[in-house]
Amino acid sequence: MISFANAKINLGLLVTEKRQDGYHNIETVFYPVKLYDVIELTPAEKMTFKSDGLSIPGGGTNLCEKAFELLDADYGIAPMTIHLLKNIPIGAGLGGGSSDAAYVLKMLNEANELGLSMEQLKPYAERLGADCAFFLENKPVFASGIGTTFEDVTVDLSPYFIAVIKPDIHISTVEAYQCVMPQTPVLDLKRAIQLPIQEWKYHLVNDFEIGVFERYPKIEKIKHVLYEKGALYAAMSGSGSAVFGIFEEAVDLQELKNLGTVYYPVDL
Ligand SMILES: C[C@](O)(CO)[C@H](O)COP(=O)(O)OP(=O)(O)OC[C@H]1O[C@@H](n2ccc(N)nc2=O)[C@H](O)[C@@H]1O
Ligand SMILES: Nc1ncnc2c1ncn2[C@@H]1O[C@H](COP(=O)(O)OP(=O)(O)OP(=O)(O)O)[C@@H](O)[C@H]1O
Repeated sequence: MISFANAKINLGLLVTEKRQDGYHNIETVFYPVKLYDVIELTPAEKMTFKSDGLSIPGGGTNLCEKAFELLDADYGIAPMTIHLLKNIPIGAGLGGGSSDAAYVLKMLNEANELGLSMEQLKPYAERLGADCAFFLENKPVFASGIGTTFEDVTVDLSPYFIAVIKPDIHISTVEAYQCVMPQTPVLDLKRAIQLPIQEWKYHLVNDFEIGVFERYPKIEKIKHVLYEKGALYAAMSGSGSAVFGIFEEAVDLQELKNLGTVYYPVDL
């Protein structure tokens, strides 16, 4: 069984409060983008994990394995080889690891005919990471709480062209949250997202940008260059370091490759 686990971008991101449990309450709009990892599951004698493509720093247990272990603990599922072809850049704020984990949960649910609904899979996803639950339904949503309480939102970027630039900078989510200053929102993101996209640049903010731009001016530069190239809206995704631009029409940004790897998320 093969699945394509996609990335996400955050359209606005407010860090509103530090919680007693160390996590932060946030408000954001998650939007799925067509940039993919590939995951293959094959029946095996015992659970094994292997990955190709981009190398994954950190060395700990991969989120794909953790997803298997969580379901196995409750359902005693059949062993599998999980083969990940890593393509979504890491430490980028694109949620690649969370997406992989969510897709493994969905694939194992199907392969083992567990019959679990997305609501029933959600607690497993939440244990794997705050971003993970979004990838179960994988549709644009307004998210609050630690990023796992969802409300429907109407945003459709399909008529537009999205480009993502990932500089050679790895930002750890933990560190990014340590550097952010939570603040009571001055912005009603749910309303702002309904404005015409041309107005987003005056209303949407990503609270991680201030601290990250201070530390890595190159990331701020990418945002400015995307506007110079005609983006209707450009922002850092999540805790960075990737920056996305939304354009009216297709643009060729290869001349920016000195700033980072350029991706054009598209249908496969
Ligand atoms: C920045 C975002 O990508 C925005 O979508 C997410 O909030 C990050 O979600 P994630 O990478 O799935 O995060 P997790 O793997 O759950 O948590 C990593 C670490 O980030 C911090 N963290 C994460 C989410 C959150 N709402 N508050 C936090 O303070 C915590 O220190 C946590 O230990
Ligand atoms: N399948 C996976 N893909 C990527 N990273 C993984 C995976 N499984 C475990 N990890 C660990 O997660 C770390 C990356 O997480 P981190 O939250 O910093 O970045 P990210 O991929 O940009 O995610 P996010 O968008 O949620 O911030 C890696 O360094 C690695 O140790």
